[in-house]
Amino acid sequence: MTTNPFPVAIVGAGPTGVTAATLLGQYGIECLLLDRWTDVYPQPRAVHLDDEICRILARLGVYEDFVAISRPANGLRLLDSHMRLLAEFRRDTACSEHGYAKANMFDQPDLEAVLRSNLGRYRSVTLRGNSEVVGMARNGDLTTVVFADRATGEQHRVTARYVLGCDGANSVVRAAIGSTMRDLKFEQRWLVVDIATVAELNQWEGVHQVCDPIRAATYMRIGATRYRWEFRLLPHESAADYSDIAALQPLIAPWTGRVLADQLTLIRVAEYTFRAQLADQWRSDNIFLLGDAAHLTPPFIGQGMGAGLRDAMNLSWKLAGVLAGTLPASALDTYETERKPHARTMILLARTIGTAMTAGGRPGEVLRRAIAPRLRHVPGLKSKIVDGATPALSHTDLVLKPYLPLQLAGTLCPNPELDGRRFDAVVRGRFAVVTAQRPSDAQRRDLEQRGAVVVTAGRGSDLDTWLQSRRATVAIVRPDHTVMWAGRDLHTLSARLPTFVVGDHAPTPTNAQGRPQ
Ligand SMILES: O=C(O)CCc1cccc(O)c1
Repeated sequence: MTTNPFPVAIVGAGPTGVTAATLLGQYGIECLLLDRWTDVYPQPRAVHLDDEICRILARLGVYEDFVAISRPANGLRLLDSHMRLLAEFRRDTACSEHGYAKANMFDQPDLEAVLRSNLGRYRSVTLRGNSEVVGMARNGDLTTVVFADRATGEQHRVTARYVLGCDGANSVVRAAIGSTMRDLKFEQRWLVVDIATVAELNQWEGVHQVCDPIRAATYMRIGATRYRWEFRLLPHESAADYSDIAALQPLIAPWTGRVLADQLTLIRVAEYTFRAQLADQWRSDNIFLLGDAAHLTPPFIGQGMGAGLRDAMNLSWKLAGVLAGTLPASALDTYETERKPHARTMILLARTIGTAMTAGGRPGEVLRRAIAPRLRHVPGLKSKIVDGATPALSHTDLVLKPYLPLQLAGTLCPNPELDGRRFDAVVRGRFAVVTAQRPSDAQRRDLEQRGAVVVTAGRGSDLDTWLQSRRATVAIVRPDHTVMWAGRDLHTLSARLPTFVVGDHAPTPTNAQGRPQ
């Protein structure tokens, strides 16, 4: 290791840490990524990412690889204990306003392998496996990170200006900054089962949630020959009771039907305690928490891994801008203010679905039958469950919301095709000025000198329709695709646009799909 101090040290090379490292690498920021294992963690875990997260994968340059290992899904069905349909929430499997299928199923180790292999393209990122962080100390503006080489036992020290704790639910970084997890009051023991088979199960191709106060269950196809089930465990049960296909047969039979047991291969069976938790503090000085270190969600809406990638996307451009001296240090204050309420909303939504699936005993069944078909009219559930969209970010210095209802600031800009390339591939990690007004040459020059890409929203185009939907004609879109401000004139826009020029290190050019060329 030659660089000391590193601008950024990242603890944990799971999906969140690798995403942060890749995004920083695209801006040419040097970072050290430490992980306690040498390879990707082989156990299957997350299985779902939405279309908003596909935009992040495209930005990383791995979307085509993701397509090869994933499978679009039709959405979410709620079933009763007799497998009768209570409610169905369909997802667009072709192309949403973000440019991708709305629900995508996959096996986490496959995705992590893709992310790791892509990371090798960024020379400013050093990945050091077998390195377990054992301590951290503040040292003026720097942080000293102490880690042990797990092969030799030898201890090493590195210093870094910023440290990102992406080290999961049992985060050492979280403990080091004195942050604690706040319980959002959901805890259930579930059995998680992964099975491979070449036999066709002929089920609806989406997520099946069985609402049953005794034996709630989830089923989904996650690959050509891979299936995931989750079953709530009874108080006296453990994973040891379900260690082979024969023992699992009574649970999986509603989906496997006539498929013979010897056609099913058990990949793993494990017990998980599903929890809802949020760290009380996501930052201390120049140390930040991301991913499961900052939040834990029950999996009922498939938003666990995506939350970590959203954290990485939110923080990395701000960090790159501050390190390059083009953004004020206060930009970093917006990370927790923006991400924490968003993460909380998604966790509470997952908790609501989990509770709806399991609560109320047998009388609850009657209630569910009455309520489920009307769920789409419950305001809190509408966005993610019905429309498949996530909430707007809160007001900060980088999300400027006037006191008006229905506004674009804080929401994601759509990602339409512009002359054969997607919006994100044109903008490539910079600020965008989306305008239905024609800027003068001098205005355009000024905006571009400040690092922005000017995108014209031609009359009747997707971007024009989007602006008009909130009575706007111009918008500032941040490098993480979030609208910073939207309004009606370019002069006001210009006064609000931050200068964002990160060295010569603009993200790698990408093709139409957002893949680096
Ligand atoms: O909202 C959707 O379309 C899928 C939600 C989902 C994904 C993965 C697991 C799960 O329990 C729900």
